Amino acid sequence: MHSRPRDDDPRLGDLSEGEILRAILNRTARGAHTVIGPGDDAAVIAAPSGSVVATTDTLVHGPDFRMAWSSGFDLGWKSAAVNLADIAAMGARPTALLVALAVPRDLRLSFVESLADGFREACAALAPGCAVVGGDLTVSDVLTVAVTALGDLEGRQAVTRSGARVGDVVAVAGELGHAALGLSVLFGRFRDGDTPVPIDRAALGAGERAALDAQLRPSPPIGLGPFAAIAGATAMMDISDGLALDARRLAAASEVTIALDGGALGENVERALGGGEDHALLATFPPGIPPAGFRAIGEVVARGEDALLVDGAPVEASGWDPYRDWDSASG
Ligand SMILES: Nc1ncnc2c1ncn2[C@@H]1O[C@H](COP(=O)(O)OP(=O)(O)O)[C@@H](O)[C@H]1O
Ligand SMILES: Cc1ncc(C[n+]2csc(CCOP(=O)(O)OP(=O)(O)O)c2C)c(N)n1
Ligand SMILES: [Mg+2]
Repeated sequence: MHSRPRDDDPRLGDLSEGEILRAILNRTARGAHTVIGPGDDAAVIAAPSGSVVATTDTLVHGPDFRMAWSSGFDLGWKSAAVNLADIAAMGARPTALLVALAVPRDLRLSFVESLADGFREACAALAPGCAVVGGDLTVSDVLTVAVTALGDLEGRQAVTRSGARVGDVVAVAGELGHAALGLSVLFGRFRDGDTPVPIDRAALGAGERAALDAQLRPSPPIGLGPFAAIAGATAMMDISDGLALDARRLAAASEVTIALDGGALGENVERALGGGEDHALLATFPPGIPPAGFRAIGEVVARGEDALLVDGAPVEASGWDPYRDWDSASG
């Protein structure tokens, strides 16, 4: 995002906690729902509708991102986006983020500053009014960003995973498989042996660059979460681990089968089904044309032997499982 001479960019180990915190807070905007922001023992957030939607997601160096591939800004943006998506998926409007950082002492201050910029800009772009209201700072050899997001239902009922009814239309808002394509570009093109190396964007085509952006700096359709709730969504979730896996979770929670139309899943059906991290919104609506921003991809049918069908046939439960899929030896 911004650069300055290395001498003027101290490592965190050369600074005090107070100095690092000041640098972060200088770059943090005040949210529309913030009653008391950072600086005291805890923040106070307005909860106009009397209940608070709360979620947390952690990004760990290794299984979730690599320093060679993600700038501080990217990491801040993505950490915000994946949490905002979980709030949106309940039909709520994000109001506040709490950010716990465990950072190595040799990290540059500019990285943490860019991280704070990424959080601020992701909130401004994806969830206006939402802001970082507090957090924590500690030292660790493994860079870790643990985020808690809060949201407001604005007087509505939450849209859960369990409300899909037989006959509902299954719809999606946002991308399917782009972030996974980006990840395959990273692992396929930007490693030296097993070691991640910096990205050379000039070596990529426009499609690959867009896929990289989808992976490193995703823009889930946060505003469409509350919009879907208003439009009568019966069930909703964000797709973090791949459509096949997450649609199965929604089907199981609703005790139905989801029957997808392969022709509605784009050119690469396998990637659309297996690719995680786009944080598209998967929702069901009463029969008819889904609301603006959503496209129909299937139908809810009575619970059968398989929770998920694509063109009438069962499919492999592809998708991301960190315990199964992360190999610490492969970058
Ligand atoms: N360590 C934990 N303690 C309590 N609940 C957890 C824990 N980890 C996950 N959960 C809950 O399990 C559910 C599924 O988690 P997760 O797969 O992380 O959700 P998502 O994919 O939407 O981020 C969520 O409701 C989450 O709050
Ligand atoms: C360096 C790196 N390796 C692997 C991945 C792949 N990856 C990490 S998290 C994830 C999916 C979602 O992660 P999870 O922790 O299950 O999030 P949640 O479902 O809780 O939202 C994927 C596909 C990645 N993004 N970056
Ligand atoms: Mg989710």
